Amino acid sequence: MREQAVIIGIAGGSASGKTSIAKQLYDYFKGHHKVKIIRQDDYYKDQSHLTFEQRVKTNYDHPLAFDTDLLVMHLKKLKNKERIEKPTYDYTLHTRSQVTEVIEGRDVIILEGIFVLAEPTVRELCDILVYVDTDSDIRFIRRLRRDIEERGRSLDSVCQQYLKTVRPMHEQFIEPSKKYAHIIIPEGGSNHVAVDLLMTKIKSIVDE
Ligand SMILES: Nc1ncnc2c1ncn2[C@@H]1O[C@H](COP(=O)(O)OP(=O)(O)O)[C@@H](O)[C@H]1O
Ligand SMILES: Nc1ccn([C@@H]2O[C@H](COP(=O)(O)O)[C@@H](O)[C@H]2O)c(=O)n1
Repeated sequence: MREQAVIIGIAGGSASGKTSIAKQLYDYFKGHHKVKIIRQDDYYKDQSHLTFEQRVKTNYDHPLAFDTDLLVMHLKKLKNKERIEKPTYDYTLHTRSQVTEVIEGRDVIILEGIFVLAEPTVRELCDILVYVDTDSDIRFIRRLRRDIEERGRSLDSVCQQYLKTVRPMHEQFIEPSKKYAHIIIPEGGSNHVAVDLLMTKIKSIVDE
């Protein structure tokens, strides 16, 4: 039995396909009960003390929007296979949900989020670093559809947010973090060869 968990960090721009890749890996291994996905987005700072109008104005693509201290504390525990009580996030309300999720120690933790490679304290805790590299026009189209269908947004709000914060922050923080990746996956979840390679690596860890 492994003493420490292996943490696989999956970064990349918004709507690049991080969640899709993480889910494919999780689905493949879910029978083992040894793998768990952690979303960095669940560690956005709690904003319940602000009004909805104030929350909308937050720059969600800046490192300061996240409670990275809490994420690092939880990752250290997960590394030692200790249980954590993870916050969960509500994109429609722009704040933490009331519910938390208890996560027991696992052999493999898949951590996905835009700042996983850009945040040094998070990056250093990951054993395998992956960057999902999808063109920005494709990411924008995917995000537009997803945010309207799943995150309660309007066409105008998605476009405004993209131009005001998502695109400039991507250029300032996310894209430059690609240099820290061990593996770069073009096009995300539809890159079956890359996903298969990651599965093989995880399988070798789970079967140890
Ligand atoms: N290869 C793909 N082709 C078409 N749509 C995709 C593809 N990969 C992801 N999507 C869709 O794009 C949106 C963003 O993908 P997701 O995996 O959640 O990205 P991320 O986690 O990087 O934000 C989702 O609605 C998802 O269903
Ligand atoms: N209240 C929020 C919180 C986050 N976002 C956006 O989510 C993006 C990160 O999630 P992905 O699944 O797309 O990687 C990030 O770009 C934030 O702009 C938001 O819109 N509202």
